[in-house]
Amino acid sequence: MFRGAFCIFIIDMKVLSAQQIREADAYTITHEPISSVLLMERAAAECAGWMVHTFGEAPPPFYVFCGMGNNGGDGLVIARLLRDQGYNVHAYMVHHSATASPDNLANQPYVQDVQSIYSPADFPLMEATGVVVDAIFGTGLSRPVEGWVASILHKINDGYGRHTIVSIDMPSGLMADSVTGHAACVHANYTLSFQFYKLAFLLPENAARVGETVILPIGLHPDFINNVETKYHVVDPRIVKTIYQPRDPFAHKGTYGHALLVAGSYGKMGAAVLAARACLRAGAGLLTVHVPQRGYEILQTAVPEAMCETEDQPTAFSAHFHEPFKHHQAPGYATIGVGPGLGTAAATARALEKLMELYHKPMVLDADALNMISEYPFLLQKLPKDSILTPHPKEFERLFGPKEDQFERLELLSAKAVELQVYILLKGRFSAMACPDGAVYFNPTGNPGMATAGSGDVLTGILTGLLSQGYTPKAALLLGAWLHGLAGDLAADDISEESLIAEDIINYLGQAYLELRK
Ligand SMILES: NC(=O)C1=CN([C@@H]2O[C@H](COP(=O)(O)OP(=O)(O)OC[C@H]3O[C@@H](n4cnc5c(N)ncnc54)[C@H](OP(=O)(O)O)[C@@H]3O)[C@@H](O)[C@H]2O)[C@@H](O)CC1
Ligand SMILES: [K+]
Repeated sequence: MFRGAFCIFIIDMKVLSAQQIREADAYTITHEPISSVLLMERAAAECAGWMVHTFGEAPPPFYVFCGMGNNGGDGLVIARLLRDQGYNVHAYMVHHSATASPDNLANQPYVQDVQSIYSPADFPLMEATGVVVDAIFGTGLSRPVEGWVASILHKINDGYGRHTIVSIDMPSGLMADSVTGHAACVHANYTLSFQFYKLAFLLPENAARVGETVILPIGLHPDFINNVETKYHVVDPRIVKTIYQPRDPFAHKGTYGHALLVAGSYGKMGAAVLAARACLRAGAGLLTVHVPQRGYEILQTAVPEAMCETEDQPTAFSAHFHEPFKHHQAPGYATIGVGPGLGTAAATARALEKLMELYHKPMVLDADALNMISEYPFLLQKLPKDSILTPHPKEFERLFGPKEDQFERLELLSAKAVELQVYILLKGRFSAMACPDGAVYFNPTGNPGMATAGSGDVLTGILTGLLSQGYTPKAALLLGAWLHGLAGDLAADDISEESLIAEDIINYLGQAYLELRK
């Protein structure tokens, strides 16, 4: 079902730091109890099993590069397990440090013919069809990799495209919780990571290093996992299935709210149409769309299910408050989505200000609504509590200022959600959704085909439709982002990422809902 970077067997929603993962490791060893060397055996067996499952039919030669810590220990056990099953395995020890960890040492006697690497000259020739297993560094990486060891990582990368590169737990060289920058780092095709996502995997700058991530369960102790506190989470199918509320058999259209969308301007009516269709497909009971007069026929023809209000202006919304949009009626709507294709005229910004003064329930603000707020920052203080803002990275930067580094940007995202008491969805491959309590959730669904015009308008429509039905803002946000990505994944499965257009996301929304019932 999942496409792109994430293949999920079982996951824990929490994203832990390298330090917390070490604590989980130690807690499990003490409380299961299990010896650390057996925990390593369990982790390596999961990796070896995945490799047999993935490559077993036409067995390639495996080239296993081990470091001297426990990541290297995993590599030694993987080499032994694959050999035991009859595979052609070449094992190497990269001597980056003077001493090996105890569990690494404990495994060395059980793997014969390990070739030592002390310099780039020792790097082996490898068959093009080979699988390179990168077990040099994991969560114990404490500083950028430099010198001849960096050259080894570069040499592994030189084979990218010829070999399949599988990194164990982390691509070697990647820092789990801080900036890797331009330091040497393996670029993996697959990263087999233990039990938890690492924050670094979820940042766009690391996508090419991490490749496709496979989270393997290794039985870390559930008590630790349940009690450990973390700010970062990844949304998973269990949580969205809990949020999803099947329809009441006695429902009528009033049960699911009357939403208002304020969208569209001359030349941008498509944004209004997409948002409106998505809002209805997401399940809003009734929808009114406020558009400019010249967009009336377009909207009524393209979305006959919606009611339409018009404004005698080139933008949907102006400070002239032309009939029939009556600001004083705004509070009657279950929710309001503002922004797609709206334009940023000063009169429109004044109308937005007035709307925010009159409307106190959570709204959805996207695109030009956010651009107007960036232009008139005092509007930030007028946001109704618990509203949802959905900026892409450029809009985020215009709203809250630039940040060089993605970790700092995440911190800023969380801090702004707390300060303004709103939800902020920062769009990306793994959209990051910050809540008013500071927690940040990453959405794993979606694919590169969704980087297409109108995709954001569809998201605005979905979120407005879910709020309209009575989902809480947090529920609407997590469920909406999931459904949006999943609909895109289902569409791409049928028609390819390249051909996917925003309309397709709407058309597959129904199938995405059906997936939640499975
Ligand atoms: N969590 C779990 O539940 C489980 C975890 N497991 C596995 O343990 C892994 C973590 O193991 P780990 O702590 O031994 O660290 P690891 O990544 O092998 O690196 C440490 C070595 O690297 C060295 N070193 C560091 N930076 C360096 C640099 N820049 N350049 C050069 N050297 C550098 C450092 O030596 P130093 O020179 O700093 O003294 C040390 O020798 C984890 O990723 C997972 O694979 C599983 O086995 C079982 C369950
Ligand atoms: K590794």
